Amino acid sequence: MNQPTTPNPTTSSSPAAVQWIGESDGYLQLIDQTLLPGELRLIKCHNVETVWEAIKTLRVRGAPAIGIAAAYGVVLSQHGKTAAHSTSLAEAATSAAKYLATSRPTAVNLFWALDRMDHVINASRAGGSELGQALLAEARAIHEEDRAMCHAIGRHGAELIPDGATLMTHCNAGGLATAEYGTALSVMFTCQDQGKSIQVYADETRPLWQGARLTAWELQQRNIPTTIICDSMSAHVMQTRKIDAVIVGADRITSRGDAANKIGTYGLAVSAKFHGVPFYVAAPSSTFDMTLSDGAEIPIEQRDHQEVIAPYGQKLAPSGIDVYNPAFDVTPAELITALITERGVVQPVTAEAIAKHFA
Ligand SMILES: CSC[C@H]1O[C@H](OP(=O)(O)O)[C@H](O)[C@@H]1O
Repeated sequence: MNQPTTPNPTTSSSPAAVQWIGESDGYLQLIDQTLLPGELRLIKCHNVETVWEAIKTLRVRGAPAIGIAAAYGVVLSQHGKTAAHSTSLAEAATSAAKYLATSRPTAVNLFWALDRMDHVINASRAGGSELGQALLAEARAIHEEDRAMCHAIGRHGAELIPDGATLMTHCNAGGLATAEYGTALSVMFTCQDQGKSIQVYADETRPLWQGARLTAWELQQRNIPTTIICDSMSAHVMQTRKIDAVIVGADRITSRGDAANKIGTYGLAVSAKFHGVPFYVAAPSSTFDMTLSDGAEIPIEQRDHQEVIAPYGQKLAPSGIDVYNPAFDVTPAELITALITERGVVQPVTAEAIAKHFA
């Protein structure tokens, strides 16, 4: 199933993190991000279970990319079934959507995408078009909409960044986390496209090192000067060096502007506030959960203890010790200078400003 390809990941042009191959009888191709940057391996998903496992283990990760992959996962539920049993086709698709919804709890994009697939399923029950083709069309629409939103976020965000800026970021909100270009990194790539020179401090982002492994890789591919720092160094860097802005992604943003993002983001926002550094959160509208106001209501994924005390099998701690491994934390709107979406910039970050932004 998996034919490893091992081009040098720092020189080859990276394929898309998520890509559908073929038509409704096709398959989902993913970059296995757990192997980057050392190996660029493509995995082929021919069933829903493989997609669920890829999301759970972060082979595919990043709020928008998770939603896109899950949408294609629902398409795979139709494989091997005939239209003769249309009820079972719809039931298979509904069951797949419910199963994929159990993969990870925090990124609202997953549930937003699956809700869109549910609407297609329900329309087919009312005698809509051939379900498999309709599901693939909706998944492709979700995919292409995200591509466009990422580029729009880049354009709006780049207006906030001066030529010669030094930026800091956390985790990976790049092309690997989205359809293309990313959210936080789209701002950086767009600055470069516009001829602005920037340099970036990238938090390594423990415990899974999305910053050191993925953000550094994406920025290096674009020849953007990048310095990896330990998460514990970010406050010191802001204290001793000129940081013009912090830009991060998000996994779920509430109606008042509280933002869930990779663990460590909240501390970065507190440091930025103390040091007077603008703190920007870049995210598409699919990352907003308008059903929630208080960020404390956002479900935070708790992950395996081994990720912290035995990364890649390297035992770092005594056996039997307690471990706490929340994958995300919540930054209150008061610490966010502005939100950057495909529609523009929200500043200040208030419930009223967000409501007006999306009206
Ligand atoms: C553009 S969304 C990226 C967002 O998702 C990451 O989480 P994970 O790597 O666990 O999927 C992280 O919170 C990024 O900011």
